[in-house]
Amino acid sequence: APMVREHLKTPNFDNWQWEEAEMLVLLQVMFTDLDFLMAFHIELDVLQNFLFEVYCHYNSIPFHNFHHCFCVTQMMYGLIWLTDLRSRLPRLDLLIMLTSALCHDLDHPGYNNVFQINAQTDLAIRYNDISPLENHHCAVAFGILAKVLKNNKRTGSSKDLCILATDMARHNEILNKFKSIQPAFDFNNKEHKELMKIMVKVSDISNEARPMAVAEQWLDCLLQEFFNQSDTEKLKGLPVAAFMDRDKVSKPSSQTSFIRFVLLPLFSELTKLFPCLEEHILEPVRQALEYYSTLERAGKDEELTTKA
Ligand SMILES: Nc1nc2c(ncn2[C@@H]2O[C@@H]3COP(=O)(O)O[C@H]3[C@H]2O)c(=O)[nH]1
Ligand SMILES: [Zn+2]
Repeated sequence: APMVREHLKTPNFDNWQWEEAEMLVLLQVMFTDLDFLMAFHIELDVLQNFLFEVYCHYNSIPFHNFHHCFCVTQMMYGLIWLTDLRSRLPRLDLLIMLTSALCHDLDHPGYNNVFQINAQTDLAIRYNDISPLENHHCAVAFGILAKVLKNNKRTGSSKDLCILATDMARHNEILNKFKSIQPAFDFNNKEHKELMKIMVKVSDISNEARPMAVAEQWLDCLLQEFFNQSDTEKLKGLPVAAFMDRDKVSKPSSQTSFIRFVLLPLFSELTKLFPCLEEHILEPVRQALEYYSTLERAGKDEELTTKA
């Protein structure tokens, strides 16, 4: 058990070895190890009710399910230890970051924002096409918090969860803002501190920083959800994004561009602030790029020989 506790603090943790009930216990360990119960006078059964409600509000879909919620929270937890955030930020900020990771995809339906908007779903209508999913995850999160905490606890500064920032449509906006302040980053500056939500974003897309076998299984889940969406779009006559189209993507092609254009720029920026992340998240992602580039080239060679 002490080994698991240490392992839980690193990106090497293998989520596929655990049952859902065990993951709930591990999440409880994360909240208690960071002293949140003591610091904020949270009763253990309140935490347990909260975690169970969160678990119940994730859907059984290929990717955006409770296992993804667990992984993102575990990566956020690992980053807190690796970067020694406890000595840099007040406890409340850490609580908000870990809770945001936990809640960031609540009740995800398995179809992305573009689908919501094009299909004019209830969510798109409710949120006027503005980050419909993230607004929904956030609303469900506050619903659960209100239910679990009843009236005996403040929910904190309520609109402060770092969930809206996980909409990838805002990726460049947030990365650029972080880039512009990163050289003079000051943990005591409120505006700078707010950009720490970038760590929730990093955790959200960090599968490729995990061991290859763990990450590859996640990619299968993601493509299954993508293909499911694009199949539905084809049936409904809606626009289909190339990166979701089973006739156009392969595992290598999907990962090489995602790693080059999304992961490396984001992870290297955060690594400038926390150099120790080089070995823990940047290097594994570089290796994954190498692996998938080799596969991609091999795939192309094969195409050429079969055409010849
Ligand atoms: N191609 C690719 N996309 C990913 C990977 N991990 C996360 N993403 C994308 O990043 C997005 C993050 O927000 P979403 O959860 O909406 O959907 C996710 C996927 O579209 C990955 O390993 N490969
Ligand atoms: Zn997510």
